[in-house]
Amino acid sequence: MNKIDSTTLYYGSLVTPVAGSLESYKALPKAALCVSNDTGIIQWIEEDVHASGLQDVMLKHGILAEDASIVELKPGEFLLPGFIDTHTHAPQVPNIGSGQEDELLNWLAKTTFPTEAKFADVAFARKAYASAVRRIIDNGTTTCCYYGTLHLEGTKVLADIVHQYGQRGFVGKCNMDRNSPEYYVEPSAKESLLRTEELITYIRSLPSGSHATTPNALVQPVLTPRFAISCTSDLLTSLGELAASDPSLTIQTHISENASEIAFTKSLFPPTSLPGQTSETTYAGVYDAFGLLRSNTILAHAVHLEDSEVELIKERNAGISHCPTSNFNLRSGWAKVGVLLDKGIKVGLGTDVSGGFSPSILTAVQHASIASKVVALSAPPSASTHPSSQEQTQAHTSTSTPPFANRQLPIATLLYLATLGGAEVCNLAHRVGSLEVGKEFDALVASVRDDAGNPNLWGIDLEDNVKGDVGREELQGMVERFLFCGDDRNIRRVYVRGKLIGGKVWNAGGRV
Ligand SMILES: Nc1nc2[nH]cnc2c(=O)[nH]1
Ligand SMILES: [Zn+2]
Repeated sequence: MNKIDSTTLYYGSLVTPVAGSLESYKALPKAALCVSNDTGIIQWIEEDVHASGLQDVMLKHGILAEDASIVELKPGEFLLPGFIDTHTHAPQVPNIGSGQEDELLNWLAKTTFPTEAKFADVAFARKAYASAVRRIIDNGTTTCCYYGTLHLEGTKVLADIVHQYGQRGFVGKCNMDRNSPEYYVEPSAKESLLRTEELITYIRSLPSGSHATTPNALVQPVLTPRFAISCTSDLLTSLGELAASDPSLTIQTHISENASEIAFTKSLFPPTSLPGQTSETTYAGVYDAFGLLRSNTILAHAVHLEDSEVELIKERNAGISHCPTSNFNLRSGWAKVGVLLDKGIKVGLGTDVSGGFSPSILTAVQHASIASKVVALSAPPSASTHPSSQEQTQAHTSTSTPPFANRQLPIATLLYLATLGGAEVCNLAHRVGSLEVGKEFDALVASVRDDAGNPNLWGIDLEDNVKGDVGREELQGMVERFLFCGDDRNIRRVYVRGKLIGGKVWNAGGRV
């Protein structure tokens, strides 16, 4: 009989956020984690396993050595959940690093729209998307929320590539029927809707892949009204009707990114123009009036939210994609992530390429830390005079957790935002976002060493602690250096649902 490995066993250091705990994460220097090759689901995890006891642990779980492949992590390597990018624009990858002097609306007109228009050419789209998605995967992103362009065929190609490469993701075609250049605008709300419906049908008919026992599709469609400015009321009305007819359909859009954008939005949608709206318009109120603000809506930016919008977003249980690289780069401002977390609003990270100049969630982590330090530095001397902070203090009196408003984000919170927080925003936290029994194995093997095994992170190269066995604190030290100084050179393996789909090892044909 042919030998069929039914499980893969990973043995080494493991770090993972834990649901409900933003202040600490699990760091296990000697863990064994078992994944079913059939389903890609984590079967069991054992802590404190010494190499000499590995066989016994396997036997305890009824696994014979000959039925399992064993991936033993090397010194300096550790497992962590895959990164979740809750907001990026695949057709803007060719623009990374250009148009860096403009604010949002000028940057869209001068830099973004001309490039996106090129995706009318399907051959160009195929080439650009193949390179973009490969790069995003190799940076450790296992789930990605993609904006395509307004083109149906080009966006189908994007979905094909994400599907073919085995990444988990949401793919949407931009809806934009006004306030866009004549060379890059949809002819009518009706056309925009028809193309959107066609894309949804197309993505839902992509084959579900080799995991017949885990049939939920890795690639899903997402409704993508670009932002309120680019959509007529007719278009938002029909998108809202489509969303109402399909509660499972995820929605993504931009909100409250830039001061001029907000003013323009309010001028386009006076209260009298909004169904059921009597009070003064807010940006979130516009989406809500059209039925586009709900528990599977992903709102990118949320830099300048009014208090009433924060309440509305919480009420609707929509999620926020925090995109700090883009927010600094386009001079938009900085989101008050701590206030959102204190409210219990779902928050993840987004690269927002090419408003953001990096496709790596690690860069977003670094800038999320800096954004929170800017918030802390600009907080009033007595944070308790800040109304939302006062509220938060009350909200937190029942636990020992201090409020996040006005304080810099801890390392554990940054790791959370990059992984489990993103999964919550995408409503995927029951499947991915942390390394837990019963979840699908979307994971990375990160390393503080290069291909030749030499330490390659600042500081680590001077230390002597990544030779072999590491303790919990050393592991946490490696994680912090990785989050702040790491990049794609430190991403060895990228797994989605148990399958190796990228990273240094994958690119070397599994040989390194
Ligand atoms: N950052 C960003 N904001 C937007 N608002 C509308 N379109 C865009 C875009 O492409 N990038
Ligand atoms: Zn964006």
